Order: sequence, then C-alpha cells, then structure tokens
Amino acid sequence: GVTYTELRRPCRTMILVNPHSGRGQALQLFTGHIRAMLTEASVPYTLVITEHQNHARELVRNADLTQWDALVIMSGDGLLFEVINGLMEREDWQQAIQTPLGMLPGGSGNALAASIHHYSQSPPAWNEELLLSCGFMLCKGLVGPLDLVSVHLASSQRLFSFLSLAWGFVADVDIESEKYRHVGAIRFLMGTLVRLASLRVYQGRLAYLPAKEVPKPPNERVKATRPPFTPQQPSLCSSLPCHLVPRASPKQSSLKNCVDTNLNQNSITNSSSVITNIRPGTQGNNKTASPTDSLLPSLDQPVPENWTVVNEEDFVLVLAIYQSHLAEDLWTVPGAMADDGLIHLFYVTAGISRPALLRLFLAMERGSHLACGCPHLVYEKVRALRLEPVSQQGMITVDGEVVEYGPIQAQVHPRMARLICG
Ligand SMILES: Nc1ncnc2c1ncn2[C@@H]1O[C@H](COP(=O)(O)OP(=O)(O)OP(=O)(O)O)[C@@H](O)[C@H]1O
Repeated sequence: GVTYTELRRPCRTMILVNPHSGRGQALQLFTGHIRAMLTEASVPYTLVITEHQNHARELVRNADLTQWDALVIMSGDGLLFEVINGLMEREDWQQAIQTPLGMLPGGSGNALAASIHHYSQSPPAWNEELLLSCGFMLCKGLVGPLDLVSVHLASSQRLFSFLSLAWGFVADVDIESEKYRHVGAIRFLMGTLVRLASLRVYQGRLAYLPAKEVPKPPNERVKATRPPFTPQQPSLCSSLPCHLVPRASPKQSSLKNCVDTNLNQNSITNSSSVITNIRPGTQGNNKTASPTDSLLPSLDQPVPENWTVVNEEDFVLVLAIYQSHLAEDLWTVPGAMADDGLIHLFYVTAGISRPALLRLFLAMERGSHLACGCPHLVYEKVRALRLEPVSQQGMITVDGEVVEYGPIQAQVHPRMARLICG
C-alpha cells in the first residue's frame, strides 16, 4: 500500500490561460467553472492571459519563482510544454522545475488532464466534468512526482517532454487535425479518418533501452506550498491590490494580462506583476549544469550494446508516451503512472490494414487496443530510445508540437518535476 498524505492547498498560484486554445473558450470556462471554486477554497491566484506563442515560456523563464507556489495551465498540453521548457532553461532549473505544476483542461486534446484524472482512480470524465475534476484537485493541493523525458534533436537542441514523442500516423493526425480544433476532442477521430484514407508507410530505424523491472521507491506526496499557507494569509493578502505579488518593486512595469485575482477584487491589475518579476542577480548563484543524459550516446554514435535494435524498418507509426492518455478519449497506456520511470513505446509496422488500424484507435477509447491481438502492434517499456527516419518527408511531434524532422533520441528522468494531482 501506498500512503497518501493530505496536504495544504497551493498558495500563491499563477494561472496561465491561452484564450485561443481548444474551441477558444478557455477564459469563459475558467470564469464559468473554476473561479468560484478557487474563491470558495480560498486559493489565491493571478490569471495571466498569454498573448502569443512562447509567451508563457518567456514568462516563467524570467519570473521570480519565490513569489509563486504553483504554476497552473488552463489550455491544451502545448502550453505546459512551454512552461516546462521555460523552467528548464533557467539557471536555477533544478529548483525551478520543483515548482508544482497544475493542469486545467482548456484545449482539444487535454492528455495530461485526462491522465491526472485517471490516476486519481475516478471514473472517466470529459469536457466540463474533467475540468471540474481538475479544478477540485487544484483546490485540494496534493502534489506528486512527474517524470520528464529529455529529447535530443539532430541540431543538438534539447527539449523536455512530459507527454509524448510521435512519428508517422499519430503525429500526422495530431497536426493535420488542428484545423478541426473548434470541434473539440472529436478532432482526433476526424483526423484519423482523413489520414486513414491516405495511409502511408514511413521508413526508419528504431532502437531502445528496455526497462528492467526495478522496485519503485515509496510514493511520497509533498506540500504544494513552500511558505506555510496559514489561515491568516488570505486576509492579509486581500488588502493588497494585486495581493499575489507582494514583494514586487514599484518601478516594475505593468502586467496587462493579470486580469483577475480571487477574493472578488475584479480588478484588471496594472501594478507590479509577474512578467516583470525578474529574478534578482543573486539567484544566478544557483546555477548548475543541466541534467545529464547518462543513457544516451551522442546521436552520431551507434547505440550501446544493451539496446534493442528493431528489425523492422517500415512503420506506420512510432509513439513514445509517458502518461496514460494521449487525449481525453484515448486511453493509450492502461498501466502508466506519472512517476513510473518509464517510456511506453508503441509501434505499428507496415502491412496493417486500414480497418485494423481504425479498430486499434477505436479500442483505445476503452484502453483495450492491446487486447486486440494485432500482430502489427508492438508495445515495450523502455528507458531510452532513438529514432532515425529514413523517409525524406514526415512529421515528428513532442508533446503534440512539431519539432525538427530528423534523428531524435530521448531518455526518461524519473520524478524530475512535480504535479498537482488527485
Ligand atoms: N495568445 C496566443 N495566441 C496564439 N498562440 C498562443 C497563444 N498563447 C499560447 N499560444 C500557443 O498555442 C499553442 C497551442 O496551445 P495549446 O496546446 O495549449 O492549446 P491547443 O492546441 O488548443 O490544445 P490541444 O493541443 O489540446 O488542441 C502553443 O504552442 C502556445 O504556444
């Protein structure tokens, strides 16, 4: 038995909202479903509306994180990808990535939100029900560990991923179906049907380091709040115009996106704010080398001998996923946990028929695709992998975002981040 500890709720919470995510209703969903819940639970928050791509990334890269006890994303998974990479780009990344991260589903895929909900052993939920469940978890403020995966691209760029690495069919459907985002989660089914019509095979080489079963360390739950959240704090805070940024200096410029705080302030804050809470120079003392990927040779070297090299070179898809869900209604890895230290590697080899591939994705809704007995579907638990596309054209995605096409490798870093969960 795993022991869970009841913890205090997150205190000073920055909620980043992408107003264009999903059907473009993230802000309305927040106002309609979450705001009252946070107020009721006395969770003090500041809402920040993102204005452009990489806004959230820049913001967390430069924020004074001593001012925040949790960073919460109300969007699709793409915005969390930005936040995680922004945190990892900081000189004090080791501390920064320990900031508890929360997810409120506002996109069309919402893979992490669906996964967190699933880990809490609640019955499946979609749409507003999923949002309410995640809002409830945020109010509860339990924090658990989250594995991250370090991804290397041919250009020597390194990214950190919390969800997936995909090539072939899944990546194509994800990106091509973005134009149907306004229909919500059903965009993946529409994209699947369209892609099935032009099903193609991708040539490439795949190798991986199999995971050996190792005993798991005891699951520990830790506090979301760094400074203790005492009952006195909200009333003290509520007397300030933007009570969540108490130590910001007056000469710092405005945060035009800090539109809302709880405690019924209803203020569009134009005083000090998060964007301008630049870390003091002294924090540079925390500089540490970025995490080492001890399992990965450089991309121009052969893979180590203890790796498995897949014999096939003709694939329909390769999908490495580290959460249970690929989207709200795609339960891809029935046994996955946020901190299982595993990359769940799936690949489908050429020769699968269109109906069989469709059956796999339809079965995924119930998590029963592995029981289909499809000879073209392979599933392995791994710690690291390398993919070298040979086909000239194709798409690779990391956490649903397109990355440069070419050789790519990755390894898991167990429990590198922290996640607000049930
Ligand atoms: N104000 C904005 N305008 C345009 N793009 C933005 C804005 N804010 C964030 N973005 C970018 O939008 C991209 C998509 O965001 P996100 O994945 O969170 O939502 P989504 O695509 O609707 O969700 P899903 O992937 O579940 O469909 C991200 O790469 C993010 O950088």
